[in-house]
Amino acid sequence: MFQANVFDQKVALVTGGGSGIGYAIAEQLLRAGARVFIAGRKEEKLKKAQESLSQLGQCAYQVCDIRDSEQIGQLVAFIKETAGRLDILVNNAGGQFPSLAEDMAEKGWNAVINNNLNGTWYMTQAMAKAFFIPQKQGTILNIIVNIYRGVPGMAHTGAARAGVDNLTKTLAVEWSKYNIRVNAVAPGIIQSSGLENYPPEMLDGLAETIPMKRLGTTDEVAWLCAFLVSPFAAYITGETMYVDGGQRLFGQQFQL
Ligand SMILES: CCCCCCCCCCC/C=C/C(=O)SCCNC(=O)CCNC(=O)[C@H](O)C(C)(C)COP(=O)(O)OP(=O)(O)OC[C@H]1O[C@@H](n2cnc3c(N)ncnc32)[C@H](O)[C@@H]1OP(=O)(O)O
Ligand SMILES: NC(=O)C1=CN([C@@H]2O[C@H](COP(=O)(O)OP(=O)(O)OC[C@H]3O[C@@H](n4cnc5c(N)ncnc54)[C@H](OP(=O)(O)O)[C@@H]3O)[C@@H](O)[C@H]2O)C=CC1
Repeated sequence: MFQANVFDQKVALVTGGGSGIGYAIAEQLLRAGARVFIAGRKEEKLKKAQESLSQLGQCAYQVCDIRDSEQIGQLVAFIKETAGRLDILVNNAGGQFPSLAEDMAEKGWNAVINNNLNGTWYMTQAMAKAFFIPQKQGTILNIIVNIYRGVPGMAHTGAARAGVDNLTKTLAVEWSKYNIRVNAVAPGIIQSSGLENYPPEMLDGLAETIPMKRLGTTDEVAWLCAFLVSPFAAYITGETMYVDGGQRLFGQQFQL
């Protein structure tokens, strides 16, 4: 998408970069010259991704659960030792499970809030304090979901992602003095490994609820992400951009 050297000398971290959308984002950043770290919980997945991404440039992985401050500290140390700096953080790791609100157990609610809101915050604060604030430079991109009309069928993730959406605006203001930009991307329904977590019958007919009558691709999300963390978006901060084929504006995804 971009000229090959847009991210030359830039170091990026993509959480959840071992699969799906995160992998596609890592790929775009590498293609445009960045050095990329990927992180996730499952080593086997990360190792396989790193092996193929390394064909495009410098890529390393580290096992890190974004909910675990100690593991985040180890990730900070690893990036410091091997690259010495960080310029771009993409908070892509996340997920949830479908459930009607009345059926959600406390443990399940907390698991989703912890993964998507708390984990994103722990990672953001750690990377900002270790790198972006002292460097007086950095860009943060949060991947959320389409929360435009609420998220019926997944109230926990709607609440967590709305928290991240608002955090994006707050940090964009607070950290502008450090020359840190903070934005978010809200994907609609994207044909990715993530959808394997949903029963196929739940996905049946979803394309019809989207004006463009198809699901998005991981590349279509990654192109927007690469733009937002690039110098071409230098004056954009505190923004949430939807990449959803118009889904947020149209159609009935949830049967009452
Ligand atoms: C009803 C209509 C819905 C409409 C659906 C539209 C479908 C398309 C929309 C697509 C938009 C978004 C897509 C994506 O985001 S794709 C990415 C998806 N990827 C993932 O979700 C993977 C990551 N997910 C997880 O890691 C887990 O889901 C979780 C966030 C919960 C973290 O799990 P953790 O390891 O912390 O926790 P546990 O597995 O131990 O579970 C803790 C408790 O959570 C409850 N739980 C977990 N899974 C389920 C489930 N499938 N169903 C119900 N409850 C669940 C449960 O209380 C667990 O405790 P117990 O095991 O003790 O019972
Ligand atoms: N696909 C879709 O339709 C949509 C996806 N999204 C969001 O986009 C992001 C990427 O999803 P997608 O690529 O589709 O799905 P995937 O399930 O392939 O990606 C999720 C990634 O997050 C990582 N991850 C999850 N929890 C943690 C954790 N606690 N710590 C570290 N890593 C974690 C997983 O790695 P590991 O298993 O190794 O931990 C995995 O690589 C997610 O936040 C998802 O909710 C939003 C809207 C729509």
